[in-house]
Amino acid sequence: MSETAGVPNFTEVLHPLVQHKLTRMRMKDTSTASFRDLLREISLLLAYELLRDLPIEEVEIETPVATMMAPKLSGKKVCFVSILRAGDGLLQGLLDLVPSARVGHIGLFRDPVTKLPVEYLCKLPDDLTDRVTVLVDPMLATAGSAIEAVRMVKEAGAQDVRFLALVAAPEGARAFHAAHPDVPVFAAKMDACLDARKYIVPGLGDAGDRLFGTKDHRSED
Ligand SMILES: O=P(O)(O)OC[C@H]1O[C@H](OP(=O)(O)OP(=O)(O)O)[C@H](O)[C@@H]1O
Ligand SMILES: O=c1cc[nH]c(=O)[nH]1
Ligand SMILES: [Mg+2]
Repeated sequence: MSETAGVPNFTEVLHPLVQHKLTRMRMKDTSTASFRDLLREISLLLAYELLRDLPIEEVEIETPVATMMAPKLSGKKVCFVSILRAGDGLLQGLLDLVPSARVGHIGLFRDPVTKLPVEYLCKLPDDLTDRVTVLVDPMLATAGSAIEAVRMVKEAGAQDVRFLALVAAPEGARAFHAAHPDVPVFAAKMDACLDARKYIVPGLGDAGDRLFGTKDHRSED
């Protein structure tokens, strides 16, 4: 089992391309369009690591030259579950990698005062039991949203659950592991801490607002 900053089952994907793209996303002058493009690009690289252990089987194929036994993905199907809104920034890249995947959506927002997740949508495929279920949300801050989303997919029958994030806070990563020790987390970076508003430091601000351009973070103090 991997471990980062003392948190078991947490993997940082330290590839230079991932770290370079994350640095560009953190910069406050990065435009909404670039932020969106970078998140999509990074999702491919993170998912490549997260899905490294997908089972394969050998099948007989014919190339123009010879017959051979060649590897292909075996029966285990994948479901991506986006935690709205910001999870949608990771979703399209993942579907480019695994076009046959099913897709679920969980709508959660953090109450601005309590910082607790508030549910407004849950639409999941019927048959999660035999699927690899990958929850996606760029930000794991207090992990309240992630913990609740995993609870919801487990309640719907998911057994092989994984979590894909971009940036995590150590406080949130520890809380997540305490709640769901069986669920591996892959992220580009474990950051330093949370601030008084429960934002990740140094982080990148509010991922949903930056992805969709709903608030001009450059004017925030
Ligand atoms: O770990 P937590 O403390 O729960 O915080 C992380 C959550 O906050 C953000 O969503 P937000 O509530 O801003 O919703 P949005 O994606 O619609 O902007 C983020 O995308 C996570 O879902
Ligand atoms: O740093 C944070 C914390 C919660 N949600 C975000 O989008 N960013
Ligand atoms: Mg937000």
